[in-house]
Amino acid sequence: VGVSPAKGSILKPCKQMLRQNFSDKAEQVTTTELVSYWRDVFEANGIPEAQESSEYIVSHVLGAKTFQTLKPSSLFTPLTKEQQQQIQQLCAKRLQRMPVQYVLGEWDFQDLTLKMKPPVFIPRPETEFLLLPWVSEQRDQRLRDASLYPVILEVGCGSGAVALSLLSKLPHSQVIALDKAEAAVNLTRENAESVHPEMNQEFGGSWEQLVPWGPVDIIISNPPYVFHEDMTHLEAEILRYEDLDALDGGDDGMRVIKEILMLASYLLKDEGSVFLEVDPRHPEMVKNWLQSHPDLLLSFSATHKDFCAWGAVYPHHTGPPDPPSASGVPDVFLIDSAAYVVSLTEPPAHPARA
Ligand SMILES: C[S@@+](CC[C@H](N)C(=O)[O-])C[C@H]1O[C@@H](n2cnc3c(N)ncnc32)[C@H](O)[C@@H]1O
Repeated sequence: VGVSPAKGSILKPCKQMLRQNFSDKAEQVTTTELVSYWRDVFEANGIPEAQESSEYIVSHVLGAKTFQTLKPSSLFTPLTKEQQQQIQQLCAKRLQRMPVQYVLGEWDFQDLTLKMKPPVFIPRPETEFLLLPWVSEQRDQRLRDASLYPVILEVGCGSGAVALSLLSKLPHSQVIALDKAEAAVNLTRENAESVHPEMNQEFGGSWEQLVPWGPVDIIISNPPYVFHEDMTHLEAEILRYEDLDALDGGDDGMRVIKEILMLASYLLKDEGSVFLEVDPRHPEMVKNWLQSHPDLLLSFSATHKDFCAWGAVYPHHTGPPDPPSASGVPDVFLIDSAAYVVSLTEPPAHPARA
C-alpha cells in the first residue's frame, strides 16, 4: 500500500490513504474491503497481527465479536460514513501499538465479556486455557467432598478475569480478589457488577480484611513473574500501555511468588493448594526455595506445561502452619500492607468458619 513508517507520523499516511481510496465512494466501501484495507495499513506500519487487528476492530463497530460471527450478508453491505469514521478512530489507536483489547475496551475471557482499561493487565491465553482449567479440574478431584463452599483467594486480580470465571464455574465458592493496584481493583469491581450483578461485594484497602475469611482452600495467582532483565524485550504494546508492575517479578522473577508462598503458609487450610502461573525456569527454582524453607510446610506437588512451554507450579500444603508470632502476622502479608482487597461474596456463616 506504499505506506512506510519511516515517513513521519504513522497516522498521516493512513488519513491520506483513506481519503484517496474511499472519499469518493464512501457509500460503496464494504466490510471485507475495509478489513483488507486496514490490514494493509497495519502491515505497512509494522503492526503485529495486522489481519486479526483489522477484523476485530471492523467487527466490533458492526456489533459482532469476531469476523467469523458477522452475518454473511453484512460482509458485502456498504458501511456508513459514521461506521467508517469509528473504525478509523479505533484503527488510529492500534497504529499507536495500543493492544486491540484496550482499543475495543472489552475482551472475552472464558464465557465472560470483561471491560479492559489501560494500564490494567490484559488476561492472557495461557491463564485462560492452562491455569484456569487445571484449577477447576484439580478442585473437582480434591475438593468435591472436602469443602462445600471453597474459599478461594486470588492474589493480583487485574481485570478480575480469573476470580470472576471461578465464581461462574463454582457458584458456591467464596472468592476474595486482591490487587495492590487500585486501578485493577476498581476494574474488577466494575466487571463483577456487570457479569455477576447479584453478587455481594465488599471493598477495602487493607490486608486485615482477609482475616475474617479464615483459612482458604485455594490460593491462585498469575503473579508478576518476568525476570527483570527480560522486561526490555517485551513488545511495544506491553511496554507502552500495561502496568509494568503487573509483569516485573524482580531479578529472579520470584519477588511476588515468594510473598504468595509465605502468605500461603498462614492462610491455607491443611489440605489447601496454591496454583501459580510461572516462567518455565521457575518450577525448579520454586522447588529449591521451598526445600530451603521447610518451616512454610508447603510441598511442591506438580508442574503443568502448555504448548508454549509456559509452566505452572502447584505446591500442595502438607500440614498445619506454626501459629504466627505477634510480629509475624503483618509480615505474612508481604504482598503489601497497602494491598487493595475486594471480596466478591459475603463471608457466609458455614460450619467451617463458625
Ligand atoms: C500478571 S497480572 C495478572 C492479572 C490477572 N490475574 C490476569 O491473569 O489477567 C499481575 C497482577 O498482580 C498485581 N500485583 C503485583 N504485585 C502485587 C502484590 N505484591 N500484591 C498484590 N497484587 C500484586 C498487579 O497489579 C497485577 O494486576
